[in-house]
Amino acid sequence: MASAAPEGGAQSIDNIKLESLSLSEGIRDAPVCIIVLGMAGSGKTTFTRSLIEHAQTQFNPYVVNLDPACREVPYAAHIDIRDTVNYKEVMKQYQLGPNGGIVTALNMFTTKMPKFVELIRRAGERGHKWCIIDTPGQIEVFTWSASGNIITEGLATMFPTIIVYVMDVVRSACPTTFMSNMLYACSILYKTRLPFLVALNKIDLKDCSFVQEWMTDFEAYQEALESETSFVNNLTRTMSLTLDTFYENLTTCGVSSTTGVGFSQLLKHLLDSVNEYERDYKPVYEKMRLQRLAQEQEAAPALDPKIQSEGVALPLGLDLSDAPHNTGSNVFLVGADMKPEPMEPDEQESDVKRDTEDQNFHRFVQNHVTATQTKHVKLQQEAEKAAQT
Ligand SMILES: Nc1nc2c(ncn2[C@@H]2O[C@H](COP(=O)(O)OP(=O)(O)OP(=O)(O)O)[C@@H](O)[C@H]2O)c(=O)[nH]1
Repeated sequence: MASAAPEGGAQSIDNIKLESLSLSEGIRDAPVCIIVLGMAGSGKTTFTRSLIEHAQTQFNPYVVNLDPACREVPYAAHIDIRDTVNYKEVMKQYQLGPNGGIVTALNMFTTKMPKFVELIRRAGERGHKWCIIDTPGQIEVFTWSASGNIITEGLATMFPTIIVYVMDVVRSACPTTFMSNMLYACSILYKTRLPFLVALNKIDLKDCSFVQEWMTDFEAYQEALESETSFVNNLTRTMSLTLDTFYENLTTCGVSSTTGVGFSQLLKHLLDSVNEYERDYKPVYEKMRLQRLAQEQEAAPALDPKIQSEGVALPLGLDLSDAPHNTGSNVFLVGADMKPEPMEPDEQESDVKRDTEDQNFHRFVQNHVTATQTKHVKLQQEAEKAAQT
């Protein structure tokens, strides 16, 4: 799906200087960045669409898609990573598989971080009160990669930032899957040090009260575990003992991203989370920001003339210039402006002789589409069955 055109401003995005990020100004009030995370298939994209709809009137959300591998998104994104980095080309040129391709595409996008942040800042000035960020299907690609870290920290030092962890209640009915989800959530909470909201998704298919019970009643969870006979039970039992404190700091909210049930409650929780950021987290990020500023000032730009004569100093880190256009690389699409460029249609592709990587990628996408369709049919059948009983 083609993205919405970036909203124009008097100043071209090309003219942005690092100083214009205005780290020295401190954390702004808007937009509030909401990073949507969750395991593959938990419903992040559907949740993002529903959240946009529910927040539209009040918060006019600015929308970002950071999943380079998704086929299409069911919402209009103001910034779409697919318009900046050509994921297929990344896989081809670096001979990577799908996951390696996603990580590398995300790393490349992160080199545009100053522009990304600047676009969000300007969106805030134009009246977008929220910025909703959808992330890649494979959660670890975002949460445990350098780029995921840079994006999260970069945003949190500039804007109030909140994590929404989408959890599939249907799959979490299995106590061990529930525990895996909780361990993921716990690690992200402690890693990011940001307000954390768990959206218990798909409550149109299954009531989420059992999750809330397992979180508050240790005995109830142990009882549920009795029915499981796998070896992993022992580990799960031990882990559940240690997660008590974590549960205490966790806010949960049942939602259905397809029917919209629970979203008004979720908006209230999000507003509470913004207050929580202001109260508890902002001082921490403020301190980090000041440290970074001090480090930047200390890092003297003037090099020893002796060292200079022995080589050429290259700028490291966040670079504002794009990859040269004459290198023959089309990994970066239209990086400078982040302008949308439609993907090649499949029909044209079939005429092109594909190399092995392309074929693998095509197979991967086909499998993914088929799996999603099968899942969709199954969920529909389950919903119909539930409605009949
Ligand atoms: N019944 C029901 N189905 C849902 C709900 N939310 C998502 N789904 C379905 O769950 C499947 C996965 O949803 P997605 O939004 O693609 O999930 P995702 O986490 O973005 O998926 P990946 O990015 O591929 O990992 C789709 O078939 C959705 O229609 C919900 O609240 N209720």
